[in-house]
Amino acid sequence: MSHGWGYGPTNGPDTWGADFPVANGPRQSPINIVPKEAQYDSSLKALKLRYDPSNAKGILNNGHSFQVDFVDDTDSSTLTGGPISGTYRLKQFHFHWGASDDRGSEHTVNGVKFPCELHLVHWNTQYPSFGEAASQPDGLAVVGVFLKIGAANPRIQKVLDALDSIKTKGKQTTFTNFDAKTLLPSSLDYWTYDGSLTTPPLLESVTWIVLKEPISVSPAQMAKFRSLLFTGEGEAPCCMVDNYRPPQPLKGRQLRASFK
Ligand SMILES: O=C(O)Cc1ccc(OCc2ccccc2)cc1
Ligand SMILES: [Zn+2]
Repeated sequence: MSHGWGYGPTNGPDTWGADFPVANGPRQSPINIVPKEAQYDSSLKALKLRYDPSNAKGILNNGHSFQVDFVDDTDSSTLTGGPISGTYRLKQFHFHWGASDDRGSEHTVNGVKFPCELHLVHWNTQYPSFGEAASQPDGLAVVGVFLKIGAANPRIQKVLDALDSIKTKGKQTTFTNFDAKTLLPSSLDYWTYDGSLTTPPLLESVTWIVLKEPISVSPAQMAKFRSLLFTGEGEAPCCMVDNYRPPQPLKGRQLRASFK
């Protein structure tokens, strides 16, 4: 029986290319961001994020991370502006984190890893659904936000308080009335480049928008992330930590900055 992909020694990122050859493609994510090599582009627009809290639907442990899912059958929670054209709908957000505070983010800055990284996943309404969009070169736009150790962040606490109900793979519970905009830092300055999903199927369909300013998270809050399990109920427990893909080759891609 072929084991599914994961982040362990036998099914981690270095093994994904066997089942997903695009893992070695020309526009893989994440990348190491070198600010000095980013090209400031004055034509880049400001990000416009309009999220309706009533679109929040549920929270799920998917065995790789946990995600908060949104109702996406109307244009009530959207991303517009920034490097994209048209309207992209918020589908879900999720995180990647480490076993300790010295690692966990997927993107790095000058080789520096953050303890955690938030991804807000949006799909291009030019296509009929998320699944369709995910296979198109301009199908998805993911806003990445770094979390750095500091004061406890009250804005992520509601999410963390729900984790006790989804400790094991496959567990989900309702999660309503949540404004994802409260997760964003005060500055929406960003870097942007063409990339991919950072988990299988690693589709090269993502316009990445990585915010320069991190948000804070406390050590106690990081411990909550680490209380989740990769494994299902009744299986030998394996802590959900180090669920990040390391940076991938830039392969000549341009990194642009919305700020000087
Ligand atoms: O990690 C990221 O942010 C990239 C990413 C974004 C969305 C995502 O959705 C899962 C998925 C997407 C397409 C097909 C099947 C599954 C999977 C990864
Ligand atoms: Zn992600």
